[in-house]
Amino acid sequence: MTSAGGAVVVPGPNGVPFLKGHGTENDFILLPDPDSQLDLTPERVRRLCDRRAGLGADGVIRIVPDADGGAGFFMDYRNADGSLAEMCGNGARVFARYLVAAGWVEPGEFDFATRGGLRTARVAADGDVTIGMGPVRLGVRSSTRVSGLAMDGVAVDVGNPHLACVTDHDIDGLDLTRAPEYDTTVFPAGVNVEFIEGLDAGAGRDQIRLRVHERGSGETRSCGTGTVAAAAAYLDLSGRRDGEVTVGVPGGQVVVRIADGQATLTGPAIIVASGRLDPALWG
Ligand SMILES: N[C@H](CCC[C@H](N)C(=O)O)C(=O)O
Repeated sequence: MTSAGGAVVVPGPNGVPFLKGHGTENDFILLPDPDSQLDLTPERVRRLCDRRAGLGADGVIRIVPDADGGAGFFMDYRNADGSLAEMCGNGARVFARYLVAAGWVEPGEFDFATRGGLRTARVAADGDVTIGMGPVRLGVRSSTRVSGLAMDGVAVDVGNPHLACVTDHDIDGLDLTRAPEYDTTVFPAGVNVEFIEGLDAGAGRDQIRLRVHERGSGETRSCGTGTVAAAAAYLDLSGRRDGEVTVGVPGGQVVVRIADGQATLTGPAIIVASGRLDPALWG
């Protein structure tokens, strides 16, 4: 491994520590920052998330004590393009898994802070993690265009903005290599767009599957806040606000529960590696 100057540099004991993890293959670089001293610039995020020249990820999560004291820790989430997002559901499961695995928090239920407000995590020693995702708010109807197709959807606020499109079109045939068009007056800060297919899960059970194009990251294998938005939009189509929906994503499956307009998200949280960043990558 060489740094920019060509000298052979092996990330020594001083390289910034990182972990790599994922929730249904929505993958993240975690940066533990107990002293709140890492300067996580957009350029550093882009470099870290680069799947060829960097570690590769859909986003970066800096784990830092919560300065405002509302909770023990703050989840500082960034999209792969370096932009900020208010909340990240899959990332929150991996963040919570790390806090318990590292001994920073006892297993069980605890609060944590995000840019979208306080959230809760329920983490056992192993198995799935449940995140209290807070309120889910359906908004105006809006539309998108993708692969030459116009599709209607509904704006859903999960702390971050979503356009959830339940469709009869073949979602596997959609070209999500480019961002779907959207109404910038409805979504002035950009939007995560979900394309949702209802499945026949049998009497009394709700099951959907989706593909997602994420603001700031492109198509991902999963989007936790997106599964919550999709479940809410799907329930709304049948005149319901509350329910339990199993959501299939390209990277696996999660369960969304909505009761009195508040959602929880349950799914896997896997940490796959840890190490130290080469100084040239951190720069
Ligand atoms: N992958 C994340 C969503 C990040 C949302 C981000 N792309 C945004 O700009 O809101 C999740 O699991 O919820």
